[in-house]
Amino acid sequence: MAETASTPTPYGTIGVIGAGAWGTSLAITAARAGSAVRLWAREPEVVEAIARDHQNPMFLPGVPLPATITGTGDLAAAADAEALLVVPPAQHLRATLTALAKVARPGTPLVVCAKGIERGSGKMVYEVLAETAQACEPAILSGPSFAHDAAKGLPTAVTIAAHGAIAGRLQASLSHATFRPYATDDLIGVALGGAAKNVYAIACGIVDGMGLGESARAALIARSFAELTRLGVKLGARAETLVGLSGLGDLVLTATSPNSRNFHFGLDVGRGRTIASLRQPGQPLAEGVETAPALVTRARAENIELPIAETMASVLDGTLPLDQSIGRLMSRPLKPE
Ligand SMILES: NC(=O)C1=CN([C@@H]2O[C@H](COP(=O)(O)OP(=O)(O)OC[C@H]3O[C@@H](n4cnc5c(N)ncnc54)[C@H](O)[C@@H]3O)[C@@H](O)[C@H]2O)C=CC1
Ligand SMILES: O=C(CO)COP(=O)(O)O
Repeated sequence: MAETASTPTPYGTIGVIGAGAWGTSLAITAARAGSAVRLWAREPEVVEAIARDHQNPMFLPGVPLPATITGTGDLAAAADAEALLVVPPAQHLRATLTALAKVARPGTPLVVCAKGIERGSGKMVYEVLAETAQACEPAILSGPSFAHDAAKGLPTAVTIAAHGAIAGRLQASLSHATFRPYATDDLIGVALGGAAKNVYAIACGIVDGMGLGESARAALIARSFAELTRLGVKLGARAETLVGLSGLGDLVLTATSPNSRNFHFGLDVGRGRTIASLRQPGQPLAEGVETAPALVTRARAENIELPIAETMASVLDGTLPLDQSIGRLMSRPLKPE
């Protein structure tokens, strides 16, 4: 099919790197959109289950996988595709991209779908991409999207950030009747929104768990969005991205839903569970736990004050008792909105 301005050509084969809940759901999405999909899993039992039963019971139980998805444990085989969706936990992104860069063809779009900031360095996913995979094309997919919702075919909209014609081709490769990607070239805004909302979702879960009320939660969401916007503007994100799906949209979803693992983590903390018990191996992934200190590191480097994120980082590392955290936020000097 000839490519025109109105009908970008979809990528015919998509590799999905990481077969957790979101990687599997995105593989289903790409298959429904018409692509042949190679889904790479770290876990041999996941590769076996995909080959034997067309299922991923370990990470996305109860959802049949289309026959056009092939599971593989061979990274080079999965990377032999026209575009790659990269879906590890954010703290494993650098290692995953470093391995991928050795086997991906130069010029291949690498679409990071992880939501987080690198702990220690405070680097955002577009910076990790630039440092590890210079020969590939950077892209980011983010937005309000629970893996189970998209896999079940419930209406879902996300933002894809990429340069030039790539964003449109990725849109065409993933869109179908119930999955609607919007395009932008603002990688900074999309990366920041997806990462920061996890930190603020934990805070909102804590407020719910402590029984502080819906008014408090709404105030926290609004002030969290003010923080996200402050840092975003300093980093060079565009305002319309921050109020869009990958910013405000994902903040609203994640900071209000017990189906969010980050919100649920906060809910459990607010109800009195210890952070150590919630971080045992086998517990659900809550990206905001690692991203909270990383967000603070980055904001300090940019000379931006993020009181809610700083409070969360201190609660999560155990240096601020939970019962003092709300008082610390409420007793800050009064100031204009
Ligand atoms: N689950 C969801 O609804 C959504 C998740 N995301 C994001 O997608 C990313 C992946 O999350 P999920 O698929 O939910 O994860 P998951 O909790 O379902 O699965 C864990 C994933 O981590 C991988 N993993 C474990 N140890 C690893 C290591 N040492 N190196 C590399 N990978 C390792 C596993 O192979 C598996 O793919 C996260 O950044 C998350 O924020 C984004 C949107 C929706
Ligand atoms: O990113 C998500 C929804 O957009 C998933 O949120 P959790 O990781 O908190 O479950």
